[in-house]
This record gives sequence, structure tokens and C-alpha cells, in this order.
Amino acid sequence: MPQQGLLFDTGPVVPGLLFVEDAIDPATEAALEQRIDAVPLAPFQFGQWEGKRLTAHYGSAYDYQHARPVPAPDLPDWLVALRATLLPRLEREPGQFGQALLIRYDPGAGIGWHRDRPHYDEVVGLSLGAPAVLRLRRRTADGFDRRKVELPPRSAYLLSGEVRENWEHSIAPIDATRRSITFRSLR
Ligand SMILES: O=C(O)CCC(=O)C(=O)O
Ligand SMILES: [Fe+2]
Repeated sequence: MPQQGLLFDTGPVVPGLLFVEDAIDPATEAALEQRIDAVPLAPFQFGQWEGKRLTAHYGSAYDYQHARPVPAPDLPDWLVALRATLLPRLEREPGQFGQALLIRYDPGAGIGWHRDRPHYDEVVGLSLGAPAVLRLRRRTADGFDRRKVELPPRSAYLLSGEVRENWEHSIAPIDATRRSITFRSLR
């Protein structure tokens, strides 16, 4: 049997996953949503394929066509400030997390099964707006081992170690708008 990991109030999860409820307050959440909407977000591009979610990258971006990381604009002050308060809540050093990614998922947008690009190490995500479910899966001899984590608004999660390296994650499309801010450390 695979190891179940610790039992959080969200159910059994995988080693390397940390979860924090109410990582920010509602006023901060509203301000961050406004910040995200003020940025020129662009549909996620994967070669010819255009995703429904809208994104903006800082610190580092990924060129899927040439399969390599490329520089991106510096993190604006408001993201540096958020990183400084959020990362310690997940037991992480803010300065280590050089990439920030803003995403807006309008109704019907989600993110399919994936592992984050290998030149990134750990991932911290902050959920804003509509509640969503972070789905996790790992291939086994006869199918998939699956877990899920509810992401209420203002909750944050860390993907490190086992869940980062050996599991895929995805977020199913929902009928409402959810925004997320993720920070990644660079290997
Ligand atoms: O929106 C999220 O919380 C997750 C985003 C994600 O998995 C990614 O950008 O790699
Ligand atoms: Fe991801």
C-alpha cells in the first residue's frame, strides 16, 4: 500500500503537501484580485494550443516551444510584499521563491493533469475567489492512486518532495471565477 501521508482536516493527502486555511484576510484577498485584474493577462499558450486560463509571469517564464526557461519581468512590489508574509506561513524562505505566476480561471477554465516544469522546485499556491479542488494522482501498476484537497478562498498550499516530484495535479473547471497566485523556487 502507498503511504497515506498525514491526515489533515481536508482528508488524507500526500507527503510534501502543506495546507493553510485563511492564509490572508478578506480585505487582502479583494485587493489582490484587483491587482491581478489590473495586469495584462494573456491566455496560456502551449505551442499552437491556447488554454482558457489567463496568466502573467514574473521572475521566470517557460518557453514551451523551445522547452526552456526564459527571463520575465521582476516581481512588482505588491508580489514581493505578499511573498514576504505568505511564504513563512508555509515554513519557507521568501527569497528562495524567484518566480510568481498570476492566473485567472474564468468560468469553464481549469488546468489539466501535469507536474510543474523540472527547473522549478517547490510550489506555493494561494487561492482567491471561488472555492476549487486540487486533484492529485500518481500512476500505479493498475491505474491511479488519487487524492484531493479542497481549496477554500484565501487558503494556501505547498507542493514539495513526494507530492511535487511523483504526483500530478489538476484543477477542474468550475462555474465561477477563481484566481491564484503561485510562487516557485528555482532549482
Ligand atoms: O491555480 C493553481 O492553484 C494551480 C496552478 C498550477 O498548477 C500551475 O500553474 O502549475
Ligand atoms: Fe502546477
